[in-house]
Amino acid sequence: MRLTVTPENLLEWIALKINLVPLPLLHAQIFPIVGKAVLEAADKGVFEAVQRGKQTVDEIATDCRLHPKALGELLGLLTVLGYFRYRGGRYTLTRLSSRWLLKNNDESVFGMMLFNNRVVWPWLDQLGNYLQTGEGIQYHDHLTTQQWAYYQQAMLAATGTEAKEFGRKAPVPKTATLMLDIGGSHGQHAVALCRRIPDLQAIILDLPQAIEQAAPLLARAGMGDRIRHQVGNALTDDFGENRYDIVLMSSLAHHFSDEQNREVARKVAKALKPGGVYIINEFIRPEVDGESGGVGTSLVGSSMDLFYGLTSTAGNYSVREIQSWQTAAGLSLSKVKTYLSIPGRAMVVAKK
Ligand SMILES: C[S@@+](CC[C@H](N)C(=O)[O-])C[C@H]1O[C@@H](n2cnc3c(N)ncnc32)[C@H](O)[C@@H]1O
Repeated sequence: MRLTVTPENLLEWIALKINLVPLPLLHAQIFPIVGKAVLEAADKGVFEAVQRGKQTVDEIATDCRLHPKALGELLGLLTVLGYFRYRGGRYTLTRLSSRWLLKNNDESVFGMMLFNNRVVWPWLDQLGNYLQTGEGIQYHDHLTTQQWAYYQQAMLAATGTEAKEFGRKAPVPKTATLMLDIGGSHGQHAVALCRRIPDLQAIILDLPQAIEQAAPLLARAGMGDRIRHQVGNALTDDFGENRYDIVLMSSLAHHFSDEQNREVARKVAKALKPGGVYIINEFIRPEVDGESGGVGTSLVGSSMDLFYGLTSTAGNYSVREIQSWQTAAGLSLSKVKTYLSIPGRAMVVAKK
């Protein structure tokens, strides 16, 4: 998937075609304000206010305690972006905003908006330093308790759509009884599989600060003791021997170096039962030669690569790199399953 510039008339089409439009201004001047506008609108409760029936600029401004002129500018931009419909001085939500940005919708990414606005945005200032030093932020070492809460809520929000597709598509043994989810946080991938496989139970391994915040999020799924958290560290813990039918590591490989991922794969191979599967669920970095293992040379994969580099020093990996950890651990390669709802992301599966 790519972001493209769509001309609105023939003259604009020609101007774009002959490279008359300074596109870098679009990327560097327009995109940042677009991103920040969406984040602030969610954070300031603008979408919720409109849903509660506040529809004029003045009503919304009073409800959200914002300046009417500034809010008018924000609403103007968000209307162009398709988040609001404007008619007769009144704003209403569109399908886009009501599905994805209201706090209490199943699939809402609202939690991600708060984390990105309150925690991640200031990190972007450090990109220049990262480019010079190659040293990422390593945020897991520095988050405050409040930031851990935003982080875990964001991970839950980011998984709303993915977990459903994961639950349907993950190629796992039908008779599986025990799953380990490494860095599993809110546990929604395990919840989806447990709903599909009646005898499956799951252990969600994560850092203590994460579990403190994620435990109430998992509890909401009502899975009782079929899914339980276990405090641990994937880099230092042993996962045992011949225990699990399924081991999942979702969105954690990008925080680890190649060497660390090899070591995790080795421990996972030991911990799997024969016939068990190891699923590495990740944004995929397209290879420089364009080879992407069928996942597509996505804007998402390459921008997340830079983002994870900045935030964790490591970054995304290609399908080929991920599979090399699995084969080096003695596992045999199985499927690469992509997502319809999340471009640039895949489950890279290997079997014992
Ligand atoms: C980006 S989140 C992904 C959460 C979830 N697996 C998902 O796909 O939505 C990474 C998770 O890994 C956890 N984590 C980071 N380092 C870890 C480590 N060394 N051992 C275990 N968990 C770790 C974090 O606390 C966080 O919950």
